[in-house]
Amino acid sequence: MRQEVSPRAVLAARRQFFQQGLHDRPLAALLPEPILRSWKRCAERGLDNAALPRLEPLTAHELSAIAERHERLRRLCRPEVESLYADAMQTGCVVILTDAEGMILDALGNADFAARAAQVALRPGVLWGESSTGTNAVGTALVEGRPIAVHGGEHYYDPHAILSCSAAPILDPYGHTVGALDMSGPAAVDHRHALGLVRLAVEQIEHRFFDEGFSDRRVLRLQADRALLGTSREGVLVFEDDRLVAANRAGLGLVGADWSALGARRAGELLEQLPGSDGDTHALRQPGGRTLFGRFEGARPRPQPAPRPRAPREEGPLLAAEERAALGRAVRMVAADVPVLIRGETGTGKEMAAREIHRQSARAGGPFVAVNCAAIPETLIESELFGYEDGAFTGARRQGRRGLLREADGGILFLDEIGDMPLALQSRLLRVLQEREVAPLGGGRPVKIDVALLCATHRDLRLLVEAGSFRQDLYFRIAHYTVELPPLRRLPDRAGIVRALWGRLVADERLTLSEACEARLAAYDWPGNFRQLAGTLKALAALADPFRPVGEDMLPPDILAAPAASPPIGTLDALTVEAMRQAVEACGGNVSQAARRLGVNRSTLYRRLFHA
Ligand SMILES: Nc1ncnc2c1ncn2[C@@H]1O[C@H](COP(=O)(O)OP(=O)(O)OP(=O)(O)O)[C@@H](O)[C@H]1O
Repeated sequence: MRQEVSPRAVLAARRQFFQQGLHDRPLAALLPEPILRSWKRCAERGLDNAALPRLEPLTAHELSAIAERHERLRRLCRPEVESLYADAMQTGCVVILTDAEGMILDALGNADFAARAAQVALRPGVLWGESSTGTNAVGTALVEGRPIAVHGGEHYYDPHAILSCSAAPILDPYGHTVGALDMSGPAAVDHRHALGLVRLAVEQIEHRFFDEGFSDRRVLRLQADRALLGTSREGVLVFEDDRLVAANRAGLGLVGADWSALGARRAGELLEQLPGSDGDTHALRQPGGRTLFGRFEGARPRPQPAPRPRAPREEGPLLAAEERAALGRAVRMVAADVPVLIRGETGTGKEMAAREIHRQSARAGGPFVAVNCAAIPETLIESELFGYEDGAFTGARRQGRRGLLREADGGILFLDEIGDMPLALQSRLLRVLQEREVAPLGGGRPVKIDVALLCATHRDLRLLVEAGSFRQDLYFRIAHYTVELPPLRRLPDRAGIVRALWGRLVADERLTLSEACEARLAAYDWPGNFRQLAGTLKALAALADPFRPVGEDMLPPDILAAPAASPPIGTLDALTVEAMRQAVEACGGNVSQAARRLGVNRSTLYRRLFHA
């Protein structure tokens, strides 16, 4: 809840901050924390609150180029912008949609106020980022990464004191900020509800992001209140290969996670109980006796190919020559009935490599059964693997279960995260490997099986053996031949990998990466390896526009923060655009200054940057 601040307190705060240069303690009592933080940032940038903010509105042509570039965002936000517009007409406000930099794309609302707002340049084509326009709801919400209201004199620049604004950043399903929604009105009028309305609208917009582009993944809809399931208040979690790859804030909140869980956490780690795949709503018991309601939207067939699909996509992992040779040897091991261990950090493609070995082996016609030993609760893993007889234990299905070991008969059993297998089960597995037969729980007759074993781990099994948590005899049994998958950061030709993966993941060949962006991606050290790279490329593709290569500005901050590689040797044209970008960055976003430094005129700079 925002602390209520009287105009008198704000005036006192302004006097202390701007006239007496007091930037700290006494002010905290007069102003909300985020406003004070923002004032300090602006003062540090050398913005002069008493001057007029420096404005560089876009020309009509530049504006239409940038609006076109954000066509998808504008389309997705349209229903909310229109419904807020109805409200704004009555309350004397305007509704504003900006891009992630704070550039106003649309401003709709009450004509009287719109005319006054235009006097302080609250109109399309003007940048309301905090670094150029001082403390304001749009710019400060984008910097702080959360909804914020800025009333009257809380604005940094004196002329903006006529405004009262409420804004919230819009995040896409990958946690990237793609824009901001704002409602602004005259400071003299009480707009207490505006922030709530904006917040709600952004929730609806962010929920709509899941309507497109996820049909080939498992989408879980969740709510603590069953009646809210199916509404924009529901949480959404998207899984690919059982791993969380996209979400909305409500979904992350319900499972106590944050954006860092994307690409890192599995369904079983986030929820104690998961709904079945029948599409029905299930009550899910969670730790502490809490109940959530959830349903899986089953994976639907892939949508129709994009307008101009590329040539048929390659299957299987992208591999350096050394790993390709190692996989070839692994195929021979499988033929000779020797188990293979695949080692590598998370996301290096261990499961993909296992599937490739299966595809190349003589067992390709048989099943490939993957079991993640870390994801199945310890109490279930035994029955999952070995199966059980009719009525073997309370709650068992009446007709018993064959178990995954028998399901893999004639093919390959892939035990992922084998280092997480409980000790007692390691002994049973060892017996199966020695005797080549499996006895279901409940004392059934042992059944002969013909299964080739592939195991994978990100751990050092020898250390686990030393620590006593992994059986030495099992280790020797499964680790005769080990394939080491190196982390992405150690692979040669990372730019080539980035390009190849983009080519595979992005069907629409009009979408391309700029050379500078590609170089940044190649220079980053990718702690989540291929999985993280693939996730980032998909996110970039979702934000990309046809005919304009994806620029560095669209990269997530952690990638931008990493030291860049030596500049790519590219075409003269690409280098020119890159130099322009760097100049604008060096001038703190001031395009005129950058243009002067480069010796070109401002409109050239805009044209080249927006059409690059
Ligand atoms: N060599 C590769 N070439 C292309 N894509 C890859 C490659 N390796 C992994 N990927 C991509 O990364 C994702 C994760 O791969 P995979 O599940 O095989 O990794 P993993 O090492 O088994 O991960 P974990 O240790 O977390 O289980 C895959 O869905 C695939 O999109």
